[in-house]
Amino acid sequence: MIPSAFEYHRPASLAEATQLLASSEDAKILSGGHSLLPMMKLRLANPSVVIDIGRLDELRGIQEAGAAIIIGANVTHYEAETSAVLQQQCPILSETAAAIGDLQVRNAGTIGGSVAHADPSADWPAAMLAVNAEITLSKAGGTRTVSATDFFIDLLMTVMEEDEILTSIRVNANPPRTGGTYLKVPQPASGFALAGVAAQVTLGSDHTIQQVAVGITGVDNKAFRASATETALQGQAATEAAISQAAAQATDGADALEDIHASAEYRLHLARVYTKRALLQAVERAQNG
Ligand SMILES: Cc1cc2nc3c(=O)[nH]c(=O)nc-3n(C[C@H](O)[C@H](O)[C@H](O)COP(=O)(O)OP(=O)(O)OC[C@H]3O[C@@H](n4cnc5c(N)ncnc54)[C@H](O)[C@@H]3O)c2cc1C
Repeated sequence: MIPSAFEYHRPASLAEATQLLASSEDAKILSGGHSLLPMMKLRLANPSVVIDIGRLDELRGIQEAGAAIIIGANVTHYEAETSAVLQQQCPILSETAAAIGDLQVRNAGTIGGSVAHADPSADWPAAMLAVNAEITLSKAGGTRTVSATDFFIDLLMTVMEEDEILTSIRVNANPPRTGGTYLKVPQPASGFALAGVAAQVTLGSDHTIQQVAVGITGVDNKAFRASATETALQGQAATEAAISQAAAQATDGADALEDIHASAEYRLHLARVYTKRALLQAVERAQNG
């Protein structure tokens, strides 16, 4: 199908983009276009103004900043997958990027576009939760930072206001004895997650779990943290028995999606099984980290 008619703008700077967004009615930001354009073609989105930020260099690049890493919104999935900084300092993010769609999707789609879009089956939101990412939003005359835990609200809904642009994502470099992994069961045609689990663990020298975060996607209307699992493991010895028991609580409180690809019950089951597998793998990596 062909999208409805729209005005197309390609601003030369972030400042120009935020000004345009503030002064336009019913505008949409375009970055990689791999979610927005299909939605426009299906007439599920009908913006009258499209603001293309995809070529803004100021939103590109992955920079180290002390113990943190700043990832520009326009970083493609492929750039994140192959980034030496992420592979060395926060490898769960490269691993998540590698799990997205196919090479064509990874070459065009961006981390900022995926996080802003908040598809309930997208991979990045789970990883953002597992690494406690901080998301920077800019608008004409202001910038704010929101933690990933507060960012995702509901199906395709975030705390972003209509006049805000996601500009960067800040994560911490892994401290010593930290390991993480992202595991998913993909829907075979699209690659989107039927269930995807990102787990990040930091161990103490006595093999207890000092920090743990688990993000789950594909199951509920939005990616969520497996809070009961995290609480059960905090300060505990990282044994298979403890992990197995805690993973059984991974979907507590989840309101599971049901569609032609998977029943709610199957999604919940996958999430619990993959939480256990992801935590075991994260602990193994933390031991060697
Ligand atoms: C065939 C196919 C398979 C796919 N498989 C997967 C998969 O396995 N896993 C997965 O996670 N995803 C998958 N995707 C989605 C893909 O990762 C998209 O690229 C991504 O979700 C959106 O990123 P984008 O840069 O293309 O955003 P766009 O399509 O340009 O924008 C998406 C939405 O976010 C808004 N937006 C974009 N950038 C910003 C910004 N910086 N600030 C504010 N708002 C913004 C837009 O207005 C729009 O509403 C697939 C897509 C396709 C077409």
